[in-house]
Amino acid sequence: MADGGKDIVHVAVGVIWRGGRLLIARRPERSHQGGLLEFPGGKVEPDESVQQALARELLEETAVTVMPEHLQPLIGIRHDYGDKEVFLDVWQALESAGDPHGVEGQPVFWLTPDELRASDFPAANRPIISAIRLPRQLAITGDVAGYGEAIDRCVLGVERQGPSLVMLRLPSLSLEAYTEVVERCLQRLPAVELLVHDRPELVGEFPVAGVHLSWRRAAVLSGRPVPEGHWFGVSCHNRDELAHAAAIGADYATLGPVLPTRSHPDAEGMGWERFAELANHAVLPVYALGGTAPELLDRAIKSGGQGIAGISWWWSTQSTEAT
Ligand SMILES: Nc1nc2c([nH]c(=O)n2[C@@H]2O[C@H](COP(=O)(O)OP(=O)(O)OP(=O)(O)O)[C@@H](O)[C@H]2O)c(=O)[nH]1
Repeated sequence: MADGGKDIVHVAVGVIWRGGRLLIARRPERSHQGGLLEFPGGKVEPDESVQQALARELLEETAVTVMPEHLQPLIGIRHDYGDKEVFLDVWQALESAGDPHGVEGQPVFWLTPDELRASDFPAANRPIISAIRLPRQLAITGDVAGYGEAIDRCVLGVERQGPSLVMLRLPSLSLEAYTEVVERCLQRLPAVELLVHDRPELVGEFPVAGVHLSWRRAAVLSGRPVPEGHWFGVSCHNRDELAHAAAIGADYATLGPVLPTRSHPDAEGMGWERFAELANHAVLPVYALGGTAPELLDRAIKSGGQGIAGISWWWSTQSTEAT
């Protein structure tokens, strides 16, 4: 995730978890973006890795100790403030030690992900907050013969694989059948965040978590189709599409195909190297799509992705009663 651009300040940023809360500090009034909240961190010195820099900054600023080898990449964000261009290299720690306090006198406290408000942080932090709240796996529904099968398979897939975010992508269903699936899945899967696909108007009608748009639908937009507080995702395939998705306020994108898929075994994927290049330049969380599976989650994360999106690993092919 490191960046070598000569005018860009490389900043190591830490998302430190304890008991479902995150360590937050308030930036000193007279510093850059002063008075706003931040995830603790600071500049990477020329002779250190980003993990070493983060461990050093956390100790210097908050008296918290993290082991560099326990850090996991979360997201990398380039942002131009006009007076300063930064590359925020964000890593998370599930384990840390020490009793945090503001060594430099700054207030330090813990907040849950739901308590983070983008407007309290510098502008570059918005996608970091999305990356914190979004899960590592985005489950997408596969082909179905009817709405009954869609409901059964969703319930079964959630029971077996436990995804917490599910995209109801069912282009073969009529609007009536589709809304039946939405209603029934909301009832039967209360702990799952559901995304409707290509039907943003349903977000106002049902308590779903948000909408995911195909590239075709997103391409013609100039802003978000749903209010903040609902997820808005876009299917992307290249750098320009990722840039457009970010520009219209998307919270995340899928990017693919990374590898050949079951449905298109002959179509070549872009491969992990290209995925990493594009994901690391994007300014929003990016899921790897196409040929992915839970065994590849680590690979996706190490490549700068939010995680994996896909069908085959959760969409069960067994024991469903099609209607
Ligand atoms: N640590 C931290 N910096 C952030 C965040 N978001 C964000 O835009 N930044 C920006 O990244 C840069 C980090 O610089 P810093 O001032 O914390 O680093 P440092 O401790 O090495 O700075 P100094 O040597 O200027 O005192 C600042 O321009 C700051 O505005 C964030 O969440 N955490």
